[in-house]
Amino acid sequence: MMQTVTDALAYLHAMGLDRLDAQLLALHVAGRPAHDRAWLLTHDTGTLPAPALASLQTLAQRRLQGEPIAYLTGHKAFYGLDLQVDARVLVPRPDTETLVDWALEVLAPTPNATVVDLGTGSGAIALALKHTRPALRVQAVDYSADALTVAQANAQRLGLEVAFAQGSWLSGVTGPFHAIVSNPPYIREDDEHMPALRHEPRQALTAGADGLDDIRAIVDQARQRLLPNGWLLLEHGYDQAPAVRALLMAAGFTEVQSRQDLAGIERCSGGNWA
Ligand SMILES: C[S@@+](CC[C@H](N)C(=O)[O-])C[C@H]1O[C@@H](n2cnc3c(N)ncnc32)[C@H](O)[C@@H]1O
Repeated sequence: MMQTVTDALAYLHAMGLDRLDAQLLALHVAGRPAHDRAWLLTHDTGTLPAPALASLQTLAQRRLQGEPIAYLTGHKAFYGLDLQVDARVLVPRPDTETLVDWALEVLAPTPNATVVDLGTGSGAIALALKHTRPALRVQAVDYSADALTVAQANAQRLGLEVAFAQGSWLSGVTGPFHAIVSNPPYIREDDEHMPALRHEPRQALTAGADGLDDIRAIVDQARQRLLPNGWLLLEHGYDQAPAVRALLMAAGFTEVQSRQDLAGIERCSGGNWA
């Protein structure tokens, strides 16, 4: 019978959970933040109340069935922000921080620049931009009302002013913008990784037979909404950089280039609208 924090961690490990997941779930049921792993060491002989133990068992089973840990704890750290997430939105990925870095770089010459995040999901990109550069005028669009509810709640909780709009890509906003940034759906419909992503919203993930349907739509629309010298920056799949660069060049963008993610793979491409 597990009762102490140490017992609970051993039990989760025996169930097949990896060490980090077990620690994150134990912290969650103990009401501690995810970064407070020292608490597990200093309270190793402390007992967990029966309701916490019951909830830990349920969460561990859901984790073993493949649910993202962020949906189970309700939190995901992104660009230094604690975002609340659930199954209505994609779990923000660390690789997307590369896109935020790049956007901050191109926006640096204009402190109060206007920028829009297309397909904002949890609000991750828009909120990271506003948090890092409070003078930026940040808008964010999603066509999912559910996602916008999550994003707006994150903005409110974090005290960050972002103008949210519901619509398909640029149809919901006017602009013009100094930068348009997006981490759109880009997975091929028949991609072999889709079963592993089954807990996340399908409309956040897939984009037609080659995964480029949404990127094509955004590239096409962005041309009418960028200010002279404005930037369009897009996240895409690990093997899509040449195709996305070709789309940008064919649409008339200049300075077309790609950036690598944390694993050294080209995962963002963008261009300037001269
Ligand atoms: C890959 S998720 C990215 C979420 C978030 N930006 C992030 O990086 O974690 C793509 C998002 O695009 C939204 N989306 C899909 N099609 C859209 C469309 N036509 N117009 C606006 N948003 C759309 C989805 O609802 C989803 O929230």
